[in-house]
Amino acid sequence: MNSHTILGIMQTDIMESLLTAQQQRLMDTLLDNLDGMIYRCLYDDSWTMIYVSKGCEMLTGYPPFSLLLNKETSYERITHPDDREMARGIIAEAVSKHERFELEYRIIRADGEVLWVAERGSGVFDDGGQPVALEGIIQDISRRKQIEQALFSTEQKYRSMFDNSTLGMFQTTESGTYLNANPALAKLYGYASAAELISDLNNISTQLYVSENRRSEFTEAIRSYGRVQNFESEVYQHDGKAIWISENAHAVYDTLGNILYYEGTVEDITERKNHERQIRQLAVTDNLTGLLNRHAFSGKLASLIAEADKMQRKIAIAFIDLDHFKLINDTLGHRAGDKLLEKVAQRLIQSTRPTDEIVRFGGDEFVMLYPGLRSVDDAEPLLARVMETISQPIEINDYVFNMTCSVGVSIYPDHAQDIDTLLSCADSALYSAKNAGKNKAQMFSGTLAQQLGERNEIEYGLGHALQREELMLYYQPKINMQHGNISALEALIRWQHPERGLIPPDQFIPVAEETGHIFAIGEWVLQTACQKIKSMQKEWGYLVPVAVNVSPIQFLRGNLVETVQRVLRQQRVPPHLLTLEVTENARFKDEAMFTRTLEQLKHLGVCIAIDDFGIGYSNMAYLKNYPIDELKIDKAFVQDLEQSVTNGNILLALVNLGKSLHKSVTAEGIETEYQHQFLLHSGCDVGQGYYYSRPLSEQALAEFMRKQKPKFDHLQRVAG
Ligand SMILES: Nc1nc2c(ncn2[C@@H]2O[C@H](COP(=O)(O)OP(=O)(O)OP(=O)(O)O)[C@@H](O)[C@H]2O)c(=O)[nH]1
Repeated sequence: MNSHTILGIMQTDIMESLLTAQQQRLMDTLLDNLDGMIYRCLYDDSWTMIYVSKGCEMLTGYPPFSLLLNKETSYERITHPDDREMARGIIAEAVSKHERFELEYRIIRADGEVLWVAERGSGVFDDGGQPVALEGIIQDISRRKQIEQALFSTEQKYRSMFDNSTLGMFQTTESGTYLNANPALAKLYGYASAAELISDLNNISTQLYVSENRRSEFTEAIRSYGRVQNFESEVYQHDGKAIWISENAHAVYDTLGNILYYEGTVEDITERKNHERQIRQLAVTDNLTGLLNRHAFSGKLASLIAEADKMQRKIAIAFIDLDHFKLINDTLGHRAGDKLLEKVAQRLIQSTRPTDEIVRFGGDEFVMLYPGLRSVDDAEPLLARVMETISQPIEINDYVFNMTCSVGVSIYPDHAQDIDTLLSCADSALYSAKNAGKNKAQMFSGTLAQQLGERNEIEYGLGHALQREELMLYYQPKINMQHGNISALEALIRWQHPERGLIPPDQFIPVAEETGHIFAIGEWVLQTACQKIKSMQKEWGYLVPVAVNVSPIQFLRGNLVETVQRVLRQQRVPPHLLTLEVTENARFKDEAMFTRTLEQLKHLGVCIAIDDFGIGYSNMAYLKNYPIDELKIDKAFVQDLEQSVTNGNILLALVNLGKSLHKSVTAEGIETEYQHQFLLHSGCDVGQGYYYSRPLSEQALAEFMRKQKPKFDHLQRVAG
């Protein structure tokens, strides 16, 4: 039985008289054990109590008797002064309508404590319908009030944070409408107020996100992981302008685990995104020319490939490298070089179709991407145009340059399907164009690939050749033509390749020169040749001079002088027993460096021979000035001697020239008795060729020594 029922009973006067003593006791027990105070009071100014339950004391601090008939105090006085009017007003209104009343107010307990109470009750009316009394129950609600107060202040606190936050905050339904938004979010999305945002933005998926699927990605992520973090999206503001935002959000669930709503924060990251875009842009732009740089290459080609696949078209990848560009830098300086590169870039832009892409790959290298080709032949006019464009005179600092370029071309999808291979095919073709004399465009081909494959194999093998002891020296005697003695040996390098067999130097030395392996190989040759001098001295009792070939690259870039000095010292070989054979071509370009190096070598005491004399440099004036000991006439003049009178004349002239300059003259490639006799009678000092001996391996040389017991010139030379 609840208190309402009890009140109902109380309101019925008749019932009172009908109550048996037993029922009365039961009633008292119930009333006295109820939380709060059951009362009946007169409807007067003091709320004069005519009945109060025992709960009176607990609630007010006054025992029931002190309140009954206002003996010590009245309920009007117990009611908090500030709430009296309000309480009386609510009760009066309900009573006037014969309705139940319910109200909350404060009382002042006997000990002075202020207590919140809730009162429910109704009026008691006389037969004329006039209110004579009130009946009801008053209960302590201070605990509930405290909780409410705490909740309220918490709510206030969070509401304040929500309203004043500079971060946008929201609650949205799963389906994409706003339940709540704070002013910062409204501002961020360009609305005058949160209310306007909530009413206007009712389909987040289509109205907010720029990308069609972004909202479903958002909801999917929350469903999978319970939250999204730093979820970056491009969104439309109210006026249609796009901005970038970052969202952190999670789902709020009910007790059954159903999603109630999403809530989260939004940050405007447009500035950061713009910044990032600028940085990205800078990262793919070449500073000097404003063209795309090599970092942009793969991305560009990838998107052109996707397009080409759709349209069933081909792409030409043209790798362009200016010819002799270094000369501009070296002669006019880097600034002028830069200007030239800028002009070339402008020319390239002018010469391309809007669909073409130009990338400055680095230095003086550019890559053109020509999409939309129907056949490989379509590339030809484009390449011709680009070469023509570059070859137009370029004026810089009052100088006019006639630049040329070499171009290597690969075609997608004919030569390769992937970006790296396409590029390396174009690069290989470029390499071949350069090697073939520059100023040409070379299309990649299978044959080219094979040649390059072989070259790469050589390059790869060269990396290990020294450690694996695959290099060896052969020795070819040089014969003193007057006495027939051996005057020296020329050391000739060979490579015993594990799969390809014996490889002659012309097949791998150019690769070694390009790759820089030449420096290690060159030093090894020097070391081995000097060891040979020592071992021949030990085994045969002779000091035999040995000549080694020195690459022009060693001459121009290496520390040749230091190396030679070190090797001679290490091997304890007298310098005059070592001859360095330098090809005539080694004199190219850096004349001053060449002269300096020759002089330093000469200063060490080694002999210098000019190899392949007669076929290289046309101005022979240098012979006068350089510290050269020996001229080696190229075998081209010796080989056809029997048939060619001209060759004979040239040979005589070359020998005479050498003799008149007091150089030792050696003729190479002597193969016949006739050639030997001719040169002997022309006054040539030394002969070399198959007529005397082929180049000999270590073993063959030992055998040669054992069987032929040749004589040596050395004693004269040493003594002399
Ligand atoms: N001025 C200038 N020079 C550069 C720049 N980047 C690289 N280089 C130089 O460009 C030259 C390019 O080298 P190469 O292509 O081997 O020189 P090259 O003389 O054109 O040689 P070939 O291509 O064989 O004809 C090097 O000397 C680099 O130092 C640049 O931004 N400005």
